[in-house]
Amino acid sequence: MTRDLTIAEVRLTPILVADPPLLNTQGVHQPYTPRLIVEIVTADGITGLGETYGDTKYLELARPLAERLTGRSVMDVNGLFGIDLGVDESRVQGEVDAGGLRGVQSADKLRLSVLSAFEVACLDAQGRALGLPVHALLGGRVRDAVEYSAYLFYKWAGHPAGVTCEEDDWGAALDPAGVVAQARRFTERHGFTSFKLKGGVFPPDEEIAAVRALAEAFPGHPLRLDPNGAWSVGTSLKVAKELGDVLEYLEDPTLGTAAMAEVSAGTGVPLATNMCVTTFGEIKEAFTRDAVQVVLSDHHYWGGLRNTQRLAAICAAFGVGVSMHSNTHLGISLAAMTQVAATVPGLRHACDSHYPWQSEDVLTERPAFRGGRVEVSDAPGLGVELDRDELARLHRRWAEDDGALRDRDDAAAMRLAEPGWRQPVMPRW
Ligand SMILES: O=C([O-])C(=O)C[C@H](O)[C@@H](O)C(=O)[O-]
Ligand SMILES: [Mg+2]
Repeated sequence: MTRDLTIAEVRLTPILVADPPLLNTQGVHQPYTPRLIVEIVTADGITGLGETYGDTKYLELARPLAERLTGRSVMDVNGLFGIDLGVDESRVQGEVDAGGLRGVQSADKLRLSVLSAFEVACLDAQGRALGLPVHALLGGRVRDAVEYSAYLFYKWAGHPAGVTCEEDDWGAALDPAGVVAQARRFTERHGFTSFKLKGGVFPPDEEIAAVRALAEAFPGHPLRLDPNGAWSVGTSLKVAKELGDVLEYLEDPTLGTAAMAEVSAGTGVPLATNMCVTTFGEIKEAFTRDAVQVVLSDHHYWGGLRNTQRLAAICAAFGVGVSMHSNTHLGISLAAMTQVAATVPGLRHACDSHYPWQSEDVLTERPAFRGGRVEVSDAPGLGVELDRDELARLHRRWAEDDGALRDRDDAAAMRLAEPGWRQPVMPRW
């Protein structure tokens, strides 16, 4: 049967999804975080799904792009990446992503962060049309399931009093005992066996104690600590020395390739990053200086699933490990992450995913973690279906918001609890 894979319609739906009060070095998560759901509909009625950041700067680029796609083919993914979105470099000059959690902002990274959702939607549509899973379109899977790590956060029991939010049942985690209790809940609920603690929240000694407590509670399990660049080189080396016997890797202890290279030269603990290598242009210097031993890819800002494979191939050529970064995302992205991770040979570190923190989704069925793994679906496309009622409900929340939550701002969310809070000057410790 021949199919008409011409794009007939592109639907963009910005939504706000509930997020618990997770702490990081910049502040705390807002009670609701913006995401953008992309639907690409072909002439013969197939719909492909994609998901990316929903903040205004992404929406402003996604909207005109969506209008330009009608009449093109979902097969023309290379052509998609040739479209000039007209991102003005001066608009992003000197900016950092998500208040400093995902490295530098650049015009190209902004462009790729939008295109990635459209690429995923095209691949999903292709797969549905051909009756093939996305991983088959990417060359086929080399594993049946993808391992994820439990993403532990220091956390308040609830958002500040008076703030509209959804309740969560994770409780508070503000000291080593709380972190261990949270890790136990992750294993009970999802079977995770490797653990990452988001650090940079409390002075390093307190975070060292939390990782030590995890090591005692889960002897021999892979552990990671990620302060998002909050430490000086000296502090990073001190932490590496104190935790060297239990860490799988230390993630972005300090900011910038030069400082990471200095830390790397002074410790045997592998360094991972989703901050100093976030674009292809940053690879050469970091690898030449041996600044990082593991790159955490993220298909959202690296520009999709095919770019993720390219990054993995470059890392392999340089003997650098690869794994995956995550921030707040829904099941469409988890399915996309799982499909591409299934195709990457030599993936030796469990991938990050925030998904267990998300109580809401726009899918009829949530992808499940079993034994800390997500099974690789062989269903056509991404193997997920949209729940239109939920999509409409979460969009209504976005439409009714006065604008306060439409752009993620962890420092602003923190000021609701601590009015004097300012984005910390780095290094914080
Ligand atoms: O470095 C990381 O792993 C992240 O930036 C992940 C997330 O952005 C996380 O820190 C968050 O959302 O608070
Ligand atoms: Mg990180």
